[in-house]
Amino acid sequence: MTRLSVNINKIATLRNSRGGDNPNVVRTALDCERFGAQGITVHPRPDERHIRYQDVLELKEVVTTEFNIEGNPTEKKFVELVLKTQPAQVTLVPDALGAITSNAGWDTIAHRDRLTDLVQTFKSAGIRVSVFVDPIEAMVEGAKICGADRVELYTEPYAAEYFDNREAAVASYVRAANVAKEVGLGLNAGHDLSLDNLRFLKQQIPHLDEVSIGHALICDALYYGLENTIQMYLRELE
Ligand SMILES: CC(=O)[C@@H](O)[C@H](O)COP(=O)(O)O
Ligand SMILES: NCC(=O)COP(=O)(O)O
Repeated sequence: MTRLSVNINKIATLRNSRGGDNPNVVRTALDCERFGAQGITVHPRPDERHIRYQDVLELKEVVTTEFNIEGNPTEKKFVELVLKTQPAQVTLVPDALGAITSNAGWDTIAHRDRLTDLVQTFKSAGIRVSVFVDPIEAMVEGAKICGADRVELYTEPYAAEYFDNREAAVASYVRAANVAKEVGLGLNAGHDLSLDNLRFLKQQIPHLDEVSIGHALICDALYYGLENTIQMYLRELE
């Protein structure tokens, strides 16, 4: 079974655009769960341009499905937030300051010592650790050496190439996913997944544990409504 975790960053972006509390991120998270989402993902960034650190603490009080916090662990504030919140899963992402969104996975070989320390810090607090990587076999193996429980494959390049040649687009992901399975890592995927490209990814990598989807899903909800949209994404994962 592949779980759908809805990333609600974009709900916070909309809320922040007017400075009030509409839409309310806690209510949206609860609605996503009610409509069938099996997890809630947030990705707080140091500038708090969408999800705020306070949102994360409030969400933890109410989310009953898997709570996944993504972010850059080189920020001390992020590490403190995750340890305080105690989510089911933390996903370590090497976000560059000033980037519009995440744009690369970790070099798990070059950053082995730092990642090993961080993984240990979170795991000893009982938090599952996933490491965001590009679909490169050595990076998956490197995540295993760092002690990670899972990897999350960065799917933006897959999504970008999907319409030109979906077989070529998915090939490196299938190889990386097979390595994850061989070395005993759980497998997540995310970034720019959509109703267009999700089913094919799932068909090619049936042992995917989880996908986290935000941008496209929230855009689709404008047209189809949140409840319908979540059902549509769940059907792609059957
Ligand atoms: C790690 C990842 O791919 C997502 O968390 C994505 O970066 C969403 O973050 P933004 O909503 O800030 O674009
Ligand atoms: N980890 C990926 C994620 O949470 C959502 O990414 P996107 O669907 O907003 O591109």
